Amino acid sequence: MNQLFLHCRGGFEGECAAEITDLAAEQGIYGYAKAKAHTAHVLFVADNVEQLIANLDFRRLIFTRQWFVCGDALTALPVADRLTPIMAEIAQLPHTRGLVMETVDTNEGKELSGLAKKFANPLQRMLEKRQVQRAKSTFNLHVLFTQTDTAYVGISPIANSSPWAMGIPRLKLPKESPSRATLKLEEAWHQFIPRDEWDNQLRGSQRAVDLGAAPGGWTWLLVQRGMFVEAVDNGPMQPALMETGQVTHHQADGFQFEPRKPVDWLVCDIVDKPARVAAMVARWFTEGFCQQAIFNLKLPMKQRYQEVQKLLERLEQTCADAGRPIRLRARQLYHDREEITVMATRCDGAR
Ligand SMILES: C[S@@+](CC[C@H](N)C(=O)[O-])C[C@H]1O[C@@H](n2cnc3c(N)ncnc32)[C@H](O)[C@@H]1O
Repeated sequence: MNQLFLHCRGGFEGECAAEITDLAAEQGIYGYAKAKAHTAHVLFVADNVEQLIANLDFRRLIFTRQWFVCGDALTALPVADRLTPIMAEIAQLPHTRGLVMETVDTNEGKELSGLAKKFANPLQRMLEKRQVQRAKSTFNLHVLFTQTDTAYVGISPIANSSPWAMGIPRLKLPKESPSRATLKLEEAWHQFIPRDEWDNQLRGSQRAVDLGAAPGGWTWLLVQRGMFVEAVDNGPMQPALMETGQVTHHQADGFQFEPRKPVDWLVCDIVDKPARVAAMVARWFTEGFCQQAIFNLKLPMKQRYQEVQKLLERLEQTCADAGRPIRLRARQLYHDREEITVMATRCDGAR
């Protein structure tokens, strides 16, 4: 296997390619990326991609949603029997645990998802028959169709990849939620906070400030966790949400707002210049206003990858220089369009 298959948002193949090329070089792995615009994936070709996927922490990738190592695509698969050549390829791979059926996140990919679903059952039965799966294996098997007769077959380390096919968590919008934006914060939690830490990190009795809160999708989710929220926005909040008694609405400018007492969480969904949002978040940490934050950074039109790097480095440095170091995680979520979502956590643990 000599290539890494990386899923990304369509239109962000350049960023995904630049990022993996940089991070691989950091590990002393020099390869090249094959990226075609609006294909929602990138192939990174290098001799030692297996070493790369084992050693590069998946959580460091911002523009990659999911990855696996593979060989060249299997092409001209016979429509009447795709299984035989795919099983021949699988026979060359180490034993795996789960089967992940994928397509790419494009309109063409959506059309292929029916085929991928239909193919999953016979493939699973054949995997069982050939006894190539092991409950203790640390790898998942990926089979990804890019066309009806073309597929990539590969593996990902379970502990160092996304737990979701194509890196997309399947979330359902609760009907009580005031806005679809709820899904974005929920996805951020899934991406950044291990599920078994939710009860500790997202617990009732915590206090949060939500900047740019209206109509209240994010505030609603925080309230669902039992938190008390100060919602800052000149726009109106959903009345039912206000009736919970857990929300205080401040009609004020989010960039000027300061909490009276430090809070556990700052969340911010204001669409503004990314440098302005990052500077505001830096102030919240250097002033000790919050323990953790989740916020969006709108991506500029050009040099998106470089700009993101610069902003995140500056934010980290500003906090470190002030003696209030933070740890950052950033990702372009499935629910993000021209933006990324960032989680910042104080490292000193002090209040
Ligand atoms: C994308 S919407 C937020 C949606 C919200 N997170 C939700 O879940 O329903 C952005 C919001 O930011 C607000 N906004 C824009 N600039 C702001 C500012 N300077 N201070 C406070 N709110 C601001 C807008 O009024 C708008 O309601």
